[in-house]
Amino acid sequence: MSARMSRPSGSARLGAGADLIGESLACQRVRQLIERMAPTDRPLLIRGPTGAGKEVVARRVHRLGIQPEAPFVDVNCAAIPENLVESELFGHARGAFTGASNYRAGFFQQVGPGTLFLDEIGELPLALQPKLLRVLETREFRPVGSTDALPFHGRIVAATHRDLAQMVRDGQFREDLYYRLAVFVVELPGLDQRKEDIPALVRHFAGQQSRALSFTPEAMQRLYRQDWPGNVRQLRNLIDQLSVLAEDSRIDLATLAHFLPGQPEHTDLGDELADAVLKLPGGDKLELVQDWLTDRALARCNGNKSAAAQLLGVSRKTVERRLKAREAQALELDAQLARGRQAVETGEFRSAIPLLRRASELAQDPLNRFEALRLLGISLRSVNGWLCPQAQACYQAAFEAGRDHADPQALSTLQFGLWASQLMTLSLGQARATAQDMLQRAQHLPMARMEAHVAMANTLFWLGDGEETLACLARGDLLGGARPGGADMQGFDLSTLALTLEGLAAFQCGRFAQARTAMDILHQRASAQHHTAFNRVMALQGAGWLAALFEATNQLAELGEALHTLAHSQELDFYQGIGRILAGCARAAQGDSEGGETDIRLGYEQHIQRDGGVLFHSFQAWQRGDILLRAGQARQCLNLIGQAIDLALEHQERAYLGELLVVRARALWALGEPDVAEQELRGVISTAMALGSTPARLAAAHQLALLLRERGQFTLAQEALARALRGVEADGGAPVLARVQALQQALLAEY
Ligand SMILES: Nc1ncnc2c1ncn2[C@@H]1O[C@H](COP(=O)(O)OP(=O)(O)OP(=O)(O)O)[C@@H](O)[C@H]1O
Repeated sequence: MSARMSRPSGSARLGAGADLIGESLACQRVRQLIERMAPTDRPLLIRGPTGAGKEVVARRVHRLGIQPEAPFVDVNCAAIPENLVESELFGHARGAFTGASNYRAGFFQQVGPGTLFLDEIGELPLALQPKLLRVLETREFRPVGSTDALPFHGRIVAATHRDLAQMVRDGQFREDLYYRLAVFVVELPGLDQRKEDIPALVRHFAGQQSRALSFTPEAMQRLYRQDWPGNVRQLRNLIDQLSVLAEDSRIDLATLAHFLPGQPEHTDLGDELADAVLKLPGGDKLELVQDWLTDRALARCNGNKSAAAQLLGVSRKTVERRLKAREAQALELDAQLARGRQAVETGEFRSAIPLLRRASELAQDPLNRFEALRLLGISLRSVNGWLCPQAQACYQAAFEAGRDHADPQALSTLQFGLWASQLMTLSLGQARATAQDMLQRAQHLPMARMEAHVAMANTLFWLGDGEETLACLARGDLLGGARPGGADMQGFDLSTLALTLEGLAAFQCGRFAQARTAMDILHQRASAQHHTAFNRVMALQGAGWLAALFEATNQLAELGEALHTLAHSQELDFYQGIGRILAGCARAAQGDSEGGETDIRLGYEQHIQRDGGVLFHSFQAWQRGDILLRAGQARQCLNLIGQAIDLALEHQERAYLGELLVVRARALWALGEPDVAEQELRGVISTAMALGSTPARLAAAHQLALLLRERGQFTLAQEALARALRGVEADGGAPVLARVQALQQALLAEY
């Protein structure tokens, strides 16, 4: 059998359940996403290596879903012969093909309102993929040989261990189906990336055995060090074996050694030592080990060189030579570091680089290494730009070196730099992990706390979680523009950035009045004379983004120009780009579509995209797509938006995903595909609801109502608008809301 069907047997099994064992950050995130997604009917894609627990996740989604009592049907797409897949999935009519003597219900029918788990979705034959896409779009399917379409009431959860995005690029998986499936993705890393889950998993599996097993601390540590290519399944199999075959129920190292693959434990010591040394930061590991051994031997012999030499098995002369060489190295390190530091202070970054590079090679102790690498990172960044990979590597290495030793505020500031570059490349998973780490470290440091909350709120905004963005700002006491000038470790007033995020997130959540207040305060800050140039830049960009969302064209034109000019005079390339993008939006709104579109494109391509930056790509694509569409260039618009959606999904960036999807649907309509556009818009409405994005929901409903009106379906159009307005603040002056309200009035008058 290629599919299994199961129903939960009783209410005790239906609750939140502790089935997804593990407290690693990765597991916590998965659980959070599941809790959010489960009560919707949106499809979900689970990615992870074999045995990592994809099915466990799917079952949990089902259990926390709308219909936990309904069947859970588990279909392994790789296990069904290609010629049977269609009839297995959709069923077949009597006489549909030779041997089909009776009607047979397929999995899509059997599942009813339950969950259809399509495991190994990457193996679904290409020819069948459009049919699955159709079910997702229309929620209907047709059994083989039948003319009647049947409704699909269930929810699809797909899983794969393959890189579907790459398969799309290789033409092995359909792009449109990928888009449909990849809006919500659960990433489940292999066990080697979350070894902290091992003790809990071991206890869980051990507790399920007929004979209770326990593990000595050494045995548990051994499991921790083991590689697990078969992931959780391999760990589970091991515990099953131990329960049946081990003589003693208390498992120690010796027992374990018989059951673990690889080398026996006693030869591991040398390897382990070597592995530990090789993992250490720093240049010359051989030197490092010699120093350690020499110091340790001297310490054990109270500084007696002859005795230490004996302990080391070398001559006294060798020990003396070693000590001398070290002294010389220490002197050279001091000199290089001092010269490097001076060069940085006087802005001679190019000449600082070779000095600091040498210093970082020489430095063995963590604090000197931290300092040398930090200064080297600053120099490289100053010469080559923020996203220069070498500068990033230096910051990362400096952070590793200083992790337990350096001044916590200096570390936090360094981490903020790392986080900023992760954000600019939309490496949102990494950015969130960095922000999380910053939050944990910053508990008792007011400035670092502020940095950490701003970093986390900013990351959450781009992940598309407006509510959480606001909650995070509230936890950091950062709402309403609080604490102006409170922290400027980054060279600017962080409260301005916090206020910008508040405005943008409030707008996404439909709290338009709150967003407008944020815009007004930012506007005041942008015109205040006492601010430094960089603080004014930050305030101008914040007010500008919000003016763009509120479509306040005159204000936007002024802010965009002012930002462009100021950033240019300060050589702040990135913000110069933002100024040009904002000014371009205003220019297009004032009637110059072509000039506006060009400004936005060049602002993004020439200033933001340098060194791989992609932040704001979705915003600029949304605006340009809209302009192209208005100018009658629907085909170009569709291409542009397609690429942007691709990039957004690849990065899990959802801040303006709903807006992009609406523009795509409009383009399809303009290209003479109203039916597809209608389906897309309905899909966008539920996606926007799941994302909590009010403007996208309103914009999609507005377009849908226009489309239905064109077909004379007035009642349906009115219903769509009424549904979209449910629970939305009535005022606040958002144009997207005003358009929906105006159309509602017009429909009332017409019908
Ligand atoms: N987090 C977890 N908590 C408890 N059990 C788990 C967890 N993850 C995996 N397991 C167990 O490990 C085994 C493998 O899990 P599962 O079948 O879900 O993996 P999978 O990723 O779907 O694998 P494959 O890709 O090979 O189908 C199962 O016995 C499952 O119960």
